[in-house]
Amino acid sequence: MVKIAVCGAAGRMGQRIIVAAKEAGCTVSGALERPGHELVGQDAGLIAGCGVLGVNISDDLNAVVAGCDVLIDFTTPKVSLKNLEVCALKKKSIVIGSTGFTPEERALAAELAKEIPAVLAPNMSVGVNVCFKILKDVAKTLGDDFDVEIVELHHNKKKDAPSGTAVRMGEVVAEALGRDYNQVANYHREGICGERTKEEIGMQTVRGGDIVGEHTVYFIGMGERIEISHRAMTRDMFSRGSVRAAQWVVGKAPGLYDMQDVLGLK
Ligand SMILES: NC(=O)C1=CN([C@@H]2O[C@H](COP(=O)(O)OP(=O)(O)OC[C@H]3O[C@@H](n4cnc5c(N)ncnc54)[C@H](OP(=O)(O)O)[C@@H]3O)[C@@H](O)[C@H]2O)C=CC1
Ligand SMILES: O=C(O)C1=N[C@H](C(=O)O)C[C@H](O)C1
Repeated sequence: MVKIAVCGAAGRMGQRIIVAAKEAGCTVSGALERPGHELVGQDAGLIAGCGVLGVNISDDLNAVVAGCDVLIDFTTPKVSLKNLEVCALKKKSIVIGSTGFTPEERALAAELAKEIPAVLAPNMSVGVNVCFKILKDVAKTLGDDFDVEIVELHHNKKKDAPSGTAVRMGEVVAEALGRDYNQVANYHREGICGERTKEEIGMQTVRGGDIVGEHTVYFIGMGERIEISHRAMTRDMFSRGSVRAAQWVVGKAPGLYDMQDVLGLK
């Protein structure tokens, strides 16, 4: 039975991952929070709302990693890179769901993952990963005649923007159209900003209340448009996806994988 440790265990995702790991019959071997967190020492299952687990939330990264087969980490890019470094040293697998990585940070993650099998994915739901696949086909089929705009909506506690999922959607579309996402993404329009260019991909962010996560990619032509939308109603398909990734990644060859690999969508 795979031994899973969870980093960010008291967070919105961390709590749901503990529940999902338990429901999947995995052993939760450890739960991590940052040093000084008020819930360090508390039972991770009680905090997650699934009853006593017998595993207390710890702030000892080295000890928790040593005791697991795979670390599931939903925190921030900086914390995830540190976790990846420690997992690489101890030859443990890792599943990272954190978003907001810079291109440089992603390159560093790929470098560290030469030592161990690692999954890094901005969205662990089956639905969004199927959307990535569909988007590639739609963009290729429509070509340059349709303007592409991406809108994402999330809760008011989200720290990064645009969402990792929206960025990946932009990258998928840009690649399918033979464009460089970093050159064509337009995050801001204000004032006399000029006409839209043919190449740009508009990226718009909405934040409010308790929205779990919604993404729409608009392909806008003359007299018609296609909208490809995904709406998350709960966090549970993200957490179940991360546990599925953890079960999949243990024993794989070293390297950086994504959810398309886990779900066999490549
Ligand atoms: N890939 C996917 O499918 C999904 C990805 N996400 C991403 O996951 C990340 C977390 O989201 P969410 O759960 O909502 O955020 P939360 O802020 O609710 O949870 C993050 C948790 O990590 C803790 N943390 C911070 N630093 C450390 C550290 N050094 N060691 C251990 N724990 C630490 C935080 O503590 P404190 O609050 O004290 O800082 C917090 O409890 C985000 O980047 C989000 O975008 C979210 C949903 C799905
Ligand atoms: O922070 C969140 O909540 C979410 N973040 C991910 C992202 O940035 O894409 C995935 C999901 O939409 C929820």
